[in-house]
Amino acid sequence: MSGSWEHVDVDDSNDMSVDARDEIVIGVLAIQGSYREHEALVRKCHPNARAVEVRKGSHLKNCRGLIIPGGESTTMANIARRFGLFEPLREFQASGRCVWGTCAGLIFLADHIERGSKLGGQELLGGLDVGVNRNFFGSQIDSFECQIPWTATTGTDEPPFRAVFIRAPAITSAGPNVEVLAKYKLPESKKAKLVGTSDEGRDEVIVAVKQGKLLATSFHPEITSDTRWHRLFVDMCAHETPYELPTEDGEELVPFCRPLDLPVFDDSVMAPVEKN
Ligand SMILES: NC(=O)CC[C@H](N)C(=O)O
Repeated sequence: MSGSWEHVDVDDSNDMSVDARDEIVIGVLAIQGSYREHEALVRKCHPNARAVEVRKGSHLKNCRGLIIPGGESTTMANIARRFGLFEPLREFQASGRCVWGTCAGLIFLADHIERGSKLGGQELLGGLDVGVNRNFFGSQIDSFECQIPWTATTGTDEPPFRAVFIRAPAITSAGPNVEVLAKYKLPESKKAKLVGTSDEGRDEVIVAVKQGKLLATSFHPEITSDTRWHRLFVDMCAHETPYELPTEDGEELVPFCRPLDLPVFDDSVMAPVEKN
């Protein structure tokens, strides 16, 4: 491992200064995976943004948007089923709130898995008109990072962003209403591995998309110090009105979450591995 740490400093003195009406409450599905890192970045990316951890349907109550983190999509689906979360998550999505899936979260949001689905299938939230290849980039040891041009928003010359791929999926097909925000050009070594598969001949894959209120990325912006993806999502959510659960389940519960000020790498996460 190499790289330097950048500590995310949080100034507690103005914790109460944001009027509750101006708060942009972002739920982070907190049952598995890198949810704490997302919480820290939500807090860092926008002065009015606050993250709450979502483990029950009632925790969605005042959220304007929801982040589904990276982790392991079948595990996440199993826990979500046991916690009775699928129905409230579907209601949340159907209410027109914004949802962002990163990595396993992207798989969870996809309408179908084209390759790599768990034997017997795995439950998906769906909604995003894409097909994904679940472990397109290989296993854990094939994880890597690279620079990708920033095209998600237009404007002045934006620097590229650092994309960290950890046992990552790729989007291998996308419907007509899906806006492609980032693509990854495949190196020759990867193209060679695709020979004989249905992906043979591919030069690139899609790694970030937007479809209406849905955002999805194959990589992990939450472990970098670049807040642009979080800012993009919070800006999407800012225009939404707070969500109210359609039925009252007796709980007045929006958990206060004090996100850990996690250190994030500001440079290179992984040194190039010397292969013999
Ligand atoms: N970093 C990740 O979220 C990996 C996702 C993993 N490929 C899965 O199927 O769940």
